[in-house]
Amino acid sequence: MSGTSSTLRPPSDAVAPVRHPDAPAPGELLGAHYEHCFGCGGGQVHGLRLAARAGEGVRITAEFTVQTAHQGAPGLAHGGVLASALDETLGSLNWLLRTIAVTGRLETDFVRPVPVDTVLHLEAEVTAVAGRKIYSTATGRIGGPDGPVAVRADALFIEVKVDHFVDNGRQEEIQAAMNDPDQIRRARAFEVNP
Ligand SMILES: CCCCCCCCCCCCCCCC(=O)SCCNC(=O)CCNC(=O)[C@H](O)C(C)(C)COP(=O)(O)OP(=O)(O)OC[C@H]1O[C@@H](n2cnc3c(N)ncnc32)[C@H](O)[C@@H]1OP(=O)(O)O
Repeated sequence: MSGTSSTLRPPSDAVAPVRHPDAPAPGELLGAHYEHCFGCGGGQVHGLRLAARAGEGVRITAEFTVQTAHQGAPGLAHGGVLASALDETLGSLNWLLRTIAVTGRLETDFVRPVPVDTVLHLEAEVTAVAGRKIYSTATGRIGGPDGPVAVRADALFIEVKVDHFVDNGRQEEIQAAMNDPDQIRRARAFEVNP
């Protein structure tokens, strides 16, 4: 059984998403948005190290290889880890809109078990935007980019300002991020460039 709750259905005044003119070109790897991000950063030993690539329009593809540290049942990926991979892929879409946004709601269907060492082939797209609300959907396939669907998700991301992180994050990490000129320049550029 699967389905999407009414809160993830775009309202009648929603519009089609518009790829930002400065979005990375189709085929370009996005790189990590934060070195210590569990989803995409290289600084987390047991992180997902998910690699996302810009697609056409407001679409993204990504790959994540399930490691031993990601098990729930013996030899199988933990569902929460798979949800994280979907969340990270969906979050990467906001790069194409040049919008800073956080997950408000994530609804996940687990369709097939995903063994350790499996490469999960993810694809995601933004389906609609309504004010600060960004609606998106993702699938994860196994056995190849055209293989059977193992997981899928629908999500609602909410646009935020950089202050969301500054005001709420632990001071130690916020200070380190603020001291990284690249990090802060990139984040602020998203705010001033419509
Ligand atoms: C120096 C630092 C550099 C930083 C560099 C940045 C790096 C860029 C990092 C990105 C990182 C991504 C990583 C992967 C994605 C994550 O995992 S993000 C982490 C997980 N998510 C969170 O922690 C978010 C926690 N939640 C919140 O902070 C707040 O609830 C939110 C989401 C900001 C919304 O609060 P708010 O701004 O007060 O907005 P609010 O008025 O409540 O809601 C706005 C609208 O959204 C709707 N809405 C809000 N929540 C929901 C919900 N759960 N369900 C349905 N509708 C909702 C409301 O109904 C409202 O709708 P309208 O009335 O406008 O129609």
